[in-house]
Amino acid sequence: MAAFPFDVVAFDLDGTLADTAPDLTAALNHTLEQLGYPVVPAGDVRHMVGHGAKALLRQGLAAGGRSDEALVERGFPIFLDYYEAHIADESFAFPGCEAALDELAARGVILAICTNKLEALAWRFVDAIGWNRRFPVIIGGDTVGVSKPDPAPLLATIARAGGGRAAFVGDSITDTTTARAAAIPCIALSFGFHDRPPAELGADLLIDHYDELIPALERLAG
Ligand SMILES: O=C(O)COP(=O)(O)O
Ligand SMILES: [Mg+2]
Repeated sequence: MAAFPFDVVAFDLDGTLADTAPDLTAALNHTLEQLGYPVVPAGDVRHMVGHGAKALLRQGLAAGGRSDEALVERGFPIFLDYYEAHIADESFAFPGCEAALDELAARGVILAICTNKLEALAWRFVDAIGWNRRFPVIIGGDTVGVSKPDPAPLLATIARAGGGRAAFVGDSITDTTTARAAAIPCIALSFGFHDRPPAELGADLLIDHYDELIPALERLAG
């Protein structure tokens, strides 16, 4: 088989590798209930993910008409405790994702994760979903001191994965902005968590299913 055109493929986590909205929604709503504020429908939470847990909490409170940083600080440990204990109760890999990861690994590609989740939570997630052998490198929102859309976490992910030719796969404007700033080619998924129409994400290519990932990477390199 011909050598694959990328040495490293880095992935965003929430809304890209897995649909984590059910467990994020449960953790957010548990926190809002504990604080005495209205819960948020799961469909709304999908558009709030991608900027880290505090941003999710901030948006969850804002949906109920509150914007108060002291409440975010009070809610943060409640959210983390609950989420850590229920991190993959209902989350699931997007259809075709594991087969695409298997194929990339079989073709010698190093797989890595660059997420705005706290790094420890990202490791816990991959462990809980049975992926700890798939990803030798995970960079979280707290790993390098700045989070996406700063290019530094993505560049660090690629460097720790051994460098070489790299591509990034993500679902949000945060991811496409990060990739552009890092000058790394980027594929976006039309089925992830978005706060705008996928065609407006500005990715180099947009795919509708994981079956399209490997041909898209080949095209991107072409
Ligand atoms: O918002 C988060 O906690 C992380 O989201 P991401 O994996 O899409 O970067
Ligand atoms: Mg995402």
